Amino acid sequence: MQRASYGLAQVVVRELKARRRLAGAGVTVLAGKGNNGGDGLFAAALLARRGMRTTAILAAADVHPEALAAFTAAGGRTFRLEPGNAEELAVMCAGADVVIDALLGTGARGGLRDDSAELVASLQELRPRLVVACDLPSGVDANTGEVHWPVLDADMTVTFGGIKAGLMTDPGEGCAGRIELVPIGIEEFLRAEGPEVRRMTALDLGSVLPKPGRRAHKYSRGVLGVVAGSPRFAGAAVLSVHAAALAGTGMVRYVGPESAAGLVLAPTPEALWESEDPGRVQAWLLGSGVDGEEQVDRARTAAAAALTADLPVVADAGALSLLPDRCPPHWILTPHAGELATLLGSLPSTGEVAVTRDDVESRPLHFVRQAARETGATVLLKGATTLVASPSGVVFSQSEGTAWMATAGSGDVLAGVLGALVAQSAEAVKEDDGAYARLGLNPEDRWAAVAAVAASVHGRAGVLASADFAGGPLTASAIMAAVPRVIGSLNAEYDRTRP
Ligand SMILES: NC(=O)C1=CN([C@@H]2O[C@H](COP(=O)(O)OP(=O)(O)OC[C@H]3O[C@@H](n4cnc5c(N)ncnc54)[C@H](O)[C@@H]3O)[C@@H](O)[C@H]2O)[C@@H](O)CC1
Ligand SMILES: Nc1ncnc2c1ncn2[C@@H]1O[C@H](COP(=O)(O)OP(=O)(O)O)[C@@H](O)[C@H]1O
Ligand SMILES: [K+]
Repeated sequence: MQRASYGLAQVVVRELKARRRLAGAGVTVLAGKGNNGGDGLFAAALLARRGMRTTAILAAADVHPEALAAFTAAGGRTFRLEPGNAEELAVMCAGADVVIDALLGTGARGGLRDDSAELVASLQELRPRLVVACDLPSGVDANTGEVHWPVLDADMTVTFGGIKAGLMTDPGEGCAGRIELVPIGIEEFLRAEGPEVRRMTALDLGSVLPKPGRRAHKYSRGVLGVVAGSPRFAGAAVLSVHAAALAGTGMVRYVGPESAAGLVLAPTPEALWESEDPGRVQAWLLGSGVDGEEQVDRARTAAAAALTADLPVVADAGALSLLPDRCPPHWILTPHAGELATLLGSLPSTGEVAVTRDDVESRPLHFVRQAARETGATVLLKGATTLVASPSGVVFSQSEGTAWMATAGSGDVLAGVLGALVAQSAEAVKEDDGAYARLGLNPEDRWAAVAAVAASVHGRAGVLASADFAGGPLTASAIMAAVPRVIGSLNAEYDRTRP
């Protein structure tokens, strides 16, 4: 507890310093009855000793006794939260330079209740200058990321020992702000246990991203067959094919109507066009913008051919209704929340119970796992945080992107990037001593890592592209154009720092 509260106090000092509000700063801690409240009070005691004006709102009659004693001994003021005074206390808290949310921690069952709920709801409306959550925002489930409202959105969360799964999964991650990890000596133990939810780092990405060797030729680098677009959604084909070409695949073979092919080939003359059979490919991307009988038939034919030849498939949008009864793990589905709800509704096990988009958005970790388990496929669920689940339950979470990426066509770009990576990685994934094996994953879980790489590259491309416009808005085309730079810089960073 001492290491946790010392780490929390240090971060608060640093943040106040950065905002030039350190001298005589007002600090308010909201303290619940468990250890989380204890951490908050011990941290506030340290801040009081540094000369800050510290106030604690005690949300329970029996808060951590030693922490409370330390806090009052350091000169902190206390107020008790009681029926009827929540709003008044909220107004007082909102004037502080920083509010530390230490109401509930990892031991909480359910969310804030009664007066605490009222206090937090009022504070959420008043928006204090800076909110720092102790370990996790109170009301967020540490294991699932599910949220019991109301929650006080944090500007940053100082979390102890390890980044909880609930901080890497929406909606919890969306309440946590920037996450800062404070080591408390249990890290080795957590590593040995194996993480519940993983995140690929820049170095992980650099280690697995495909790089052509000197003897490479276009066929050895992976050929991607693409059935995308339709007369109605021609742009999806244009974007996914061009994104696949930019993400480094050896060749893209586009299969579709001549009208769409004309549009596809204009910005991507590198692609080849076939109206029906594209010849040999290493992987398929099916479904982005696929609509209408003719193009759906092409996607269905390609899906059947892929299944027979045991080739990897990225199944997006229109292909999500063309899945076999049981997919292999090298079929990667890329639904957004609405599409995942529809997909789950079509499965025999859930057929009777309607799953809505809201359900998926409230419990994405639960539903992405369920979809992977029941389809047998690897499932990538798109969103501000993108989750990827393997059928055995390994989950990756990537959230490198920016909200500017919530724009039409952004998902088609992701599909193209993923298709390109799958076509290039099909061999590397199988190797016993290759880069994917070194991530410590079983062969069937490695496709989830490939998908996580694509999500990360896509997110990073969005951030890089937006930076080109001083942090301004994005088009899908702008995200796509930044993909080679992201891959280039990840490779360069890996070469610079690898062991
Ligand atoms: N190894 C560890 O576990 C460490 C834990 N630490 C801190 O300890 C916290 C976990 O401590 P606790 O297990 O005491 O958990 P909490 O601080 O979440 O408190 C749980 C207590 O609150 C009550 N409670 C549960 N749900 C409630 C609800 N919805 N509304 C009101 N009261 C509720 C319970 O009866 C219990 O007494 C972490 O978040 C972290 O801050 C740190 O000190 C570092 C080490
Ligand atoms: N708020 C957000 N923050 C970051 N990325 C987002 C956000 N919303 C959506 N995205 C990303 O943008 C893409 C949207 O894909 P999708 O919903 O399929 O759109 P479209 O079909 O129009 O291309 C996904 O990769 C998703 O992860
Ligand atoms: K908390």
